[in-house]
Amino acid sequence: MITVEHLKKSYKTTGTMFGSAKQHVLTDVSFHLRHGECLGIVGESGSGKSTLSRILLGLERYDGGTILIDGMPHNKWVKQNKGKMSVVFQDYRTSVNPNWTIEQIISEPLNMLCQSEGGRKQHAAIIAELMERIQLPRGYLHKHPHELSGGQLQRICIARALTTRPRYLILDEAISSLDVSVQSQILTLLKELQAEYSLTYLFIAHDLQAVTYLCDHLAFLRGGVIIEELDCNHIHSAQNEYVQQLVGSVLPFQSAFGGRSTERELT
Ligand SMILES: Nc1ncnc2c1ncn2[C@@H]1O[C@H](COP(=O)(O)OP(=O)(O)OP(=O)(O)O)[C@@H](O)[C@H]1O
Repeated sequence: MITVEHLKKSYKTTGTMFGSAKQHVLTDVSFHLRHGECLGIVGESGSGKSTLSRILLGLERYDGGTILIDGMPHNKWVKQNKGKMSVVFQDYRTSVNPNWTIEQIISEPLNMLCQSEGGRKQHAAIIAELMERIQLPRGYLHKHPHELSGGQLQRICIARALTTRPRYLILDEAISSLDVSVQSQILTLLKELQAEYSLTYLFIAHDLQAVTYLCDHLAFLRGGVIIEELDCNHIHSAQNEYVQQLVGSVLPFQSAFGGRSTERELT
């Protein structure tokens, strides 16, 4: 379980004639993510979603508040649980080394954790299993990223994130750069993988329709705070005006992903 309470994060902005100023990106962010659930963090561009994911991954410091993971202080958990929290980014092309083979790309997190001869044999078995799971032929391991479509490469990034058997997977706009039909396939895959590997997801996105398909709960981030949390089965019960507008903008459409349809929500 991840518990975030009163999280604060600001960045120094470039100096002005009166000295440097601070941009307060996260001013008071609190939420819980229970084991096996999927929490969607929804917010407009620049609201601090990626900042939040970098903080959780231990890539960025925070200024105040507390984060507990499985009851342990965040920094201690990160140090003691290498590979147990993974991330899939939006930019699948830039998040892989274009000169590496798919095999090198996918095995990178495992090689960082273990380089022994016995370990390498285990790595090969894990990679073979994951290639099967993401439905790409093993022959693809010898290809390079430019030989794969966007959807295929994002599948590789998902498999790479799962090689270390994480407990938590952060999906940072992970489907946003894909065509809608490919988004749908990846969402279905993510749903299957979540059940199969008992994963807990934090799904960061601005697309409410995709979020409601995958998530159990939603947290809306705006102005540095979580302005509302909702159960995905009851998104039309939103109280906040901004959230009501967002929800209203997707209500007239049938879900593009065949998931929770807005029709069902209204009946
Ligand atoms: N390393 C940094 N140094 C200074 N400012 C930063 C840094 N990282 C992010 N910011 C600023 O913090 C704000 C939030 O950025 P962040 O990338 O977290 O937003 P986001 O909600 O993920 O946006 P998007 O949906 O467009 O990716 C932005 O104004 C950004 O310019």
